[in-house]
Amino acid sequence: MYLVTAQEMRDLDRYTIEHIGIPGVVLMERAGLAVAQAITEHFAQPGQAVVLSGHGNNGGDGFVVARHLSVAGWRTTVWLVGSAERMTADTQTFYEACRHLGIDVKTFGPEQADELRRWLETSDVVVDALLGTGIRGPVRPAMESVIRLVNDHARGRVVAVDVPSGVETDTGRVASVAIKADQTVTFAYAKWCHYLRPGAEHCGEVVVADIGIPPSVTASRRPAARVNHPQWWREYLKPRSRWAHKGTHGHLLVVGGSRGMLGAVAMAGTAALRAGAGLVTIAVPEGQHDPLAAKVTEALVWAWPDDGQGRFAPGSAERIGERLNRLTAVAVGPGLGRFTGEREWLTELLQQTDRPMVLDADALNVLADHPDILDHRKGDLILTPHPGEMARLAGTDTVRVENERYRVAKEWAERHDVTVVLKGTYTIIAFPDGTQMLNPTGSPAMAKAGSGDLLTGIIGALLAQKIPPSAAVPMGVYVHGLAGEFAVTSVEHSVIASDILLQVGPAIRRLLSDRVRT
Ligand SMILES: NC(=O)C1=CN([C@@H]2O[C@H](COP(=O)(O)OP(=O)(O)OC[C@H]3O[C@@H](n4cnc5c(N)ncnc54)[C@H](OP(=O)(O)O)[C@@H]3O)[C@@H](O)[C@H]2O)[C@@H](O)CC1
Ligand SMILES: [K+]
Repeated sequence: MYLVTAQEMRDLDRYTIEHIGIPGVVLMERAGLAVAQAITEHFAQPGQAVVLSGHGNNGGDGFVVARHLSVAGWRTTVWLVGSAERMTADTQTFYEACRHLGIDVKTFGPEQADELRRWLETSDVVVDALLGTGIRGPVRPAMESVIRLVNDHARGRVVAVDVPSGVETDTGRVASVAIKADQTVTFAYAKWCHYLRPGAEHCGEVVVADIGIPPSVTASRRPAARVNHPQWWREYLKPRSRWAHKGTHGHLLVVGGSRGMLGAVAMAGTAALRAGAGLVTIAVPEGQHDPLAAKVTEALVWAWPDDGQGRFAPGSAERIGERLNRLTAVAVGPGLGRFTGEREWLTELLQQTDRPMVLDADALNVLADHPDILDHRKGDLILTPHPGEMARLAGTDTVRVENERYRVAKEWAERHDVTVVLKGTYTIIAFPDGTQMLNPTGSPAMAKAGSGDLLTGIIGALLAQKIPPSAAVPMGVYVHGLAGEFAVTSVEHSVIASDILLQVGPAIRRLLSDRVRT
């Protein structure tokens, strides 16, 4: 389950054709056949189909679809929106095959707009094979008018070939107009635009079809991004041993919880226990000790000097090193708040341990104001910002973060040698080596207070169990998202973080049972 850019996909196609010796027409045939199959599987019987083809290879796929639909008994018409002279050789091959079979191929010109509109209004299926990964810049006028006709007049199912025409593959941007599809059938691997807005909203259901790119080719070309899936970390997901005791499952320290924000550390700490940590200690300002201890019964509570106002005192993290080293991972930030001396405080914390550390919430804001703090860390760092926190860290605005999610996270992770978990729909994990993962689990129900604290606790718990960050972080993000899905038992609006917390166990159980089956 890789996630590829247009260039990476071209590279995989080219390598397969030139070095493995599988001709381009074979790939194109399989691509078009997969789209035709997706269509015929959806309908009980053949109907009427309009295929819209450009003169690039995406259009070539369209001619293949037309041939298979026609053979399967569909009344099929192809509209070429482009010029027969400019077709690629493979596209030309399948264009000719359509003509030899007597399939109706019309060439679109502005004067045919009314005729095309009638076809769109009366067809059961519209196949969009105008533009694929080769789009450059805003859609040109002829295609633009066709795309508008489809969006305004198609009554049947709109199936996009590879990507909805008009959507930029790598960014999901729509420069002018783009097809609104009910289904997108893409080839070999998902592309970024299937997950990034606004393009993702144009795709409908996305189906990834195998077209015969050998897995060894992909392995040798190593695309930089993957879709998060248990295949990447399953080896670390193990049933608990009969001989387990609390000491064999790690000890996480959660640091945070200023006055009025104790819920956040409580959530993080409890989520860590639910995610399997053997022991959890929660460090809070002294005055918060009793209320926290009353709130969370299963965690140890460690009181650090207080500033008298319910937050940590400057220097309160100064001499904890010895005890810190008996712990196996640290999570800092839930409910932390901002306080005098926070810069030195966080620096001291980082300096005193080489344990992996998750930084969240106000710990990220301290870091945004004082990035030099990172120079003092000794162990692996995992940052879990939401888009606002990411914007502060990267010195940009939330709009840019939202528009260029993967790029902003990747740049920051690489530059600072940390793992960045940029939260949101399809959370992005950017690793220090420049690779990325996009997480497919989750639910709109998770857009609520407390949800991020759970994630911090879950990742912390997995790190505490000595799972390396490259596996613990995606596993934690996946489990958190799955728990969020499971928590929706009535309606997304009403789910609260505690409901998600209760589903951490069922999510892990699901993954463990899948592990046994596969
Ligand atoms: N062998 C393979 O590689 C395989 C590839 N496969 C398929 O090929 C697709 C990629 O094909 P591709 O690279 O030919 O590009 P494609 O998406 O058809 O677009 C290029 C055409 O669009 C035009 N055009 C560009 N921008 C435009 C604009 N803004 N507005 C209007 N027109 C514009 C441009 O026109 P030109 O500039 O040449 O006049 C050119 O003709 C890929 O998505 C997959 O479906 C599969 O069959 C599997 C095997
Ligand atoms: K398309």
